[in-house]
Amino acid sequence: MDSWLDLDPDAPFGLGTLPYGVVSPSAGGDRRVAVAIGGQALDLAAAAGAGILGPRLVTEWFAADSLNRFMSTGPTMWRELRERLVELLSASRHQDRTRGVLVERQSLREWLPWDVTDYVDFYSFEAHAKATARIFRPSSPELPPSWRSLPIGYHGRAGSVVVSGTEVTRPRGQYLDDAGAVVDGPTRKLDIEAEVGFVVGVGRDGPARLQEDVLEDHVFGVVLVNDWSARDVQRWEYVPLGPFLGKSFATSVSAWVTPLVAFDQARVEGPPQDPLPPPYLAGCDRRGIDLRLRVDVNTTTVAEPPFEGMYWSPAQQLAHLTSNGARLRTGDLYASGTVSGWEPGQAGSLLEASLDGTVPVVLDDGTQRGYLRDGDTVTITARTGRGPRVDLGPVVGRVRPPLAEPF
Ligand SMILES: O=C(O)/C=C/C(=O)CC(=O)CC(=O)O
Ligand SMILES: [Ca+2]
Ligand SMILES: [Mg+2]
Repeated sequence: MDSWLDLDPDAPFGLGTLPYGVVSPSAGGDRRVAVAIGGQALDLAAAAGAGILGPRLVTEWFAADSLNRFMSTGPTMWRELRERLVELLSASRHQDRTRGVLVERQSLREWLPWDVTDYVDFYSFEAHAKATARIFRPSSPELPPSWRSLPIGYHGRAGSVVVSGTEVTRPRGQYLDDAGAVVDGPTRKLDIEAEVGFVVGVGRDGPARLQEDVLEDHVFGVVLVNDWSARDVQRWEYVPLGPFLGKSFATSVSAWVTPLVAFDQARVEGPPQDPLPPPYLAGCDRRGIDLRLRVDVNTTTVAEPPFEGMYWSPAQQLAHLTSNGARLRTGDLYASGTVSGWEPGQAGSLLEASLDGTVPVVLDDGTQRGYLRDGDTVTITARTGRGPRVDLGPVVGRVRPPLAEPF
């Protein structure tokens, strides 16, 4: 389907994506929910107010600081709005009225699109799990004993989630120096993790065990995530309770949430699972999404990790997350785990790509990176690998120098 807008087919975001975000005029003004189309944004608060969305899609959901109210309405309303948007942007009879609520995205400030309630990070890429184990735990087995039995994860810090474009200050922390002495100082191993995040629209109180459409019933949309990590801090603190301050200083997400339904034609069966996990996992939808990620450091593409190889599907992650009765709430975010493939150039972190800094990555300008330098800008984008083009991202972050000594 074509739009009457003159859209560049080689650029995000076409009619197949229609991602939601929260914006305000850069010059000042209220925040509102918008949908991105090409280089423009359709102001949904204005559209609802002007009566172009139809009577069931009410202004209060969109004249808001976050997507949470609209996300909580559920799949029927999500579908109704998306179908209406496609109609408005493709049928030329709607052109005049619709143009009146379009704004150039360049003139807008982008905000964190939803209020993040809880944040979980999984660990579901086998290539990543094995590569990190070889570096962090060289004398242990490559996969923890439970890895093929359940999707391993940890609870992150919801308040540390920031929108794309937010600068990331190099964190301080404790770590061991080369001589094995404990240091408290700015991290020397600032890293990224390229991940795909799932945003919960509809919560639930009980376990999502063996529910057929567990993903479609609860997940509103998909974002890109950069789980910034201070590897020296992480390594010193994580035994036995897992990631703590080495990851809680910032987690960046894209400003645009792409609806889950946009990926219908890019869904793919994940790798075979052996041994078969318990029925509440084995009975879930096993499909992932065929997405190609791209990680740039400044102007150099340093990795193109494939998302389709994820071992545990997003439906299985959701079923596991709620299997003990843990509440799911509107605004919960769960991330896939670092997306890494088996081939060179497919690592979603510098820890893997540079083997903990020992084999630096070379950038276009000839400089080398074991880990990130102050001033570096990291950009992650993704698009579907099959079916119509659907885009995710970007998630962008620039590294700022550490704060001065606190004492
Ligand atoms: O293997 C480890 O000890 C640590 C791994 C991570 O840092 C990864 C983590 O945050 C989970 C993931 O992104 O896959
Ligand atoms: Ca992570
Ligand atoms: Mg929390």
